[in-house]
Amino acid sequence: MSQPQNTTAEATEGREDPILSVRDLQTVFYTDNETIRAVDSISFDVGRGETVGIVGESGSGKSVTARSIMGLIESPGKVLPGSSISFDGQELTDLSEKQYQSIRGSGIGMVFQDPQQSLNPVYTVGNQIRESLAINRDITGEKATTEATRLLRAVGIPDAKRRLDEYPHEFSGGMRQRAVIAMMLACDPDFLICDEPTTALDVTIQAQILELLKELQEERGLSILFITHDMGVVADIANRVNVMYAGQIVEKATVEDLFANPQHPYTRALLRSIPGEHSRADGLETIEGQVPTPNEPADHCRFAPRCSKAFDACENVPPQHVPVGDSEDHTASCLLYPDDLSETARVERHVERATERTEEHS
Ligand SMILES: Nc1ncnc2c1ncn2[C@@H]1O[C@H](COP(=O)(O)OP(=O)(O)OP(=O)(O)O)[C@@H](O)[C@H]1O
Ligand code: NI
Repeated sequence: MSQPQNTTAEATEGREDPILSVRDLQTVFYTDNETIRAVDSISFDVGRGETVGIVGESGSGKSVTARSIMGLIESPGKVLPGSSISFDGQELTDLSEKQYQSIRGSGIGMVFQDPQQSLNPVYTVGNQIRESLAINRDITGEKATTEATRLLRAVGIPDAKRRLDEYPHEFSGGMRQRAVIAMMLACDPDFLICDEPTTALDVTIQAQILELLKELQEERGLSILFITHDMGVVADIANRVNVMYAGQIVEKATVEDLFANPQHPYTRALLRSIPGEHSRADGLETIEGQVPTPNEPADHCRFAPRCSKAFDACENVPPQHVPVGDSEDHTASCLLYPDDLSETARVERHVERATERTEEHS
């Protein structure tokens, strides 16, 4: 598949007509004493048939991003006005709950870390898949049973016909996650959001599920947004990656560029913390400190307190995405870039961009 080369890299990230386009998404939670800016003005695209990763430590806003796209943010949370989520050309942020249900039924499927969230313990796996087929694709009776068997086979569940009559608790963890994926496929979605779908599974099963997702993607032309805290997993499955920190995307790149040429100090630290052959107990280098709760406006770099490269301006200038590395699609929001400029010129560049953005939005 060849796509026309795009010159406005920032606007479309080199992908014409993306299936999902998120612009300036802001999702906040109003608690008694603070406003948590869980997702603080992020923008990214998912092209048709590609897998885009979101990676970051716990609390960085990955799941809130997924839930915002799915229309699943509930009070005290809110997707703020000015946010845009466009799916297949349709703006989702102003849909009613009823309209959203039909998108969740057939357009976008979601696979969570915990398959229990998607499976009902009191119905057999077969009945749940058949119900999904009836609701979303109007397939019933004998036909539904045949299709459900086919779907279980498609996700690699052996002895599929017999297993239709089993309950979720009779499935192992890996098989249960496969069953959830089969249930999602029953809706025949174009787009799948996977939020840490393999985190609870052991490494071998995890690899099998990733393999399955890749196969399904190829066969069905699925587009996938894949969320994980695991750099190794993202390297395995994603075409492009967005690195998230404290509600913001700090670096975006193709998977090749991100691993060969990481630029943001946070990305570099994350990559250093990938466990090697040595066990976690002796080998894992972690980043000092933890992700701060983003409860203040982003008028500074949220990573600065943990960053060995931070300088004075990092405390009072909001970093903006600027081109880094050698390829068009690679950007980072860090005052160290563009690195061919002097420190003063770099800071000025970021201040200017921040001002432009505020003006665009007022
Ligand atoms: N219902 C809620 N009420 C208040 N704060 C929330 C709520 N849901 C999420 N948050 C906050 O939003 C921020 C982002 O949370 P999120 O669950 O998106 O992180 P994550 O990147 O998915 O982390 P993990 O890897 O642990 O799943 C966190 O500070 C979290 O405490
Ligand atoms: Ni999460």
